[in-house]
Amino acid sequence: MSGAALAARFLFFNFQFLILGLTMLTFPNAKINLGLNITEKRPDGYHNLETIFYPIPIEDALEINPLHDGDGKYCLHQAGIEIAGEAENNLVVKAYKLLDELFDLPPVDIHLFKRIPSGAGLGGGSADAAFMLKLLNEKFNLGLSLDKLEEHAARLGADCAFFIRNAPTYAEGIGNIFSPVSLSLKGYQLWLVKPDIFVSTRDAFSQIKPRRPQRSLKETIQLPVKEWREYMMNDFEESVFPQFPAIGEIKEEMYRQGAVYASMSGSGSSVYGLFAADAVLPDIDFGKKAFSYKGRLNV
Ligand SMILES: C[C@](O)(CO)[C@H](O)COP(=O)(O)OP(=O)(O)OC[C@H]1O[C@@H](n2ccc(N)nc2=O)[C@H](O)[C@@H]1O
Ligand SMILES: Nc1ncnc2c1ncn2[C@@H]1O[C@H](COP(=O)(O)OP(=O)(O)OP(=O)(O)O)[C@@H](O)[C@H]1O
Repeated sequence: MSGAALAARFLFFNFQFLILGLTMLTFPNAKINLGLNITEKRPDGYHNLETIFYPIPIEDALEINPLHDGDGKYCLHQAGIEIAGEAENNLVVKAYKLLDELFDLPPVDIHLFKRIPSGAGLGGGSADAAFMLKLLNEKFNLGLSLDKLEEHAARLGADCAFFIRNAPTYAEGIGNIFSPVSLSLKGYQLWLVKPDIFVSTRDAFSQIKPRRPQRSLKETIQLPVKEWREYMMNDFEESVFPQFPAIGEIKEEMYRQGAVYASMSGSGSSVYGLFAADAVLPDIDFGKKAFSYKGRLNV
């Protein structure tokens, strides 16, 4: 069965339950990084950075139902893109366990349909974890505030807390200290390509020589989008592109096709281009196993 057909069946199944009020369904979305400056290495081995997280409409689907069979506390069913590893290492399960320790939650049956590619710099796992926290908070009336949810999310991954509010955000620290940014790219077309290359975030950080940019990203982001190309960098590109030239070539292709701005997202391997609302985006083959998305930004 094709991915689209599977997704349709999955969603139809859930829609029936949604109407009956028996289930809760949510759509964790990915993010891109607009600019990414790695500013210093910390004594704990992590890096301080500054970036702007921007939500994009590439989505997983995540639902929870009451679990009646067996005596476990959770059961995870997965469909769509495969994720390596055991269920207990899945971030949605980690999110459930985190709140279960605090609230002794009822057992849940979890369905996760993955569309967001992993190892892409799109924060797909972090999004699932954050949306799971929000879903459990709502379904079981836990009364957690957004600040508290962010605090819990930060324990699950560096950029997980962003997905609680899920709005354009300037992030500093290890990617966990937030301030809102006044920025809307609504109407721009987004073309995102993730080649069949897995970049380890840990390895990517280990190859970086941290430095402070001449001007803060907070200022750069206020420039017109067509000027970003000259002033806004993703520091990971300098080490990732020489190691994986195919990733850098995708960025060049985006500019050849008329992107107003193009960049790698996070530590890669996905690359996105922002295009004018009326631009015509061609079909380009980036390899059989490449993931490609074309759509419009809606925030
Ligand atoms: C690069 C970004 O995608 C930018 O959005 C994120 O900062 C990465 O966030 P993430 O994938 O959630 O990262 P984590 O899973 O928490 O960390 C993976 C590894 O990256 C390194 N790491 C991560 C974040 C950070 N600020 N400094 C680091 O040095 C650490 O070695 C860590 O063990
Ligand atoms: N629900 C989940 N979805 C995706 N990956 C998960 C999930 N739970 C655990 N993982 C693990 O997390 C790893 C990172 O996945 P993720 O989708 O967050 O990609 P990423 O591109 O590294 O994101 P980031 O932007 O945070 O760097 C995967 O290799 C996978 O083993």
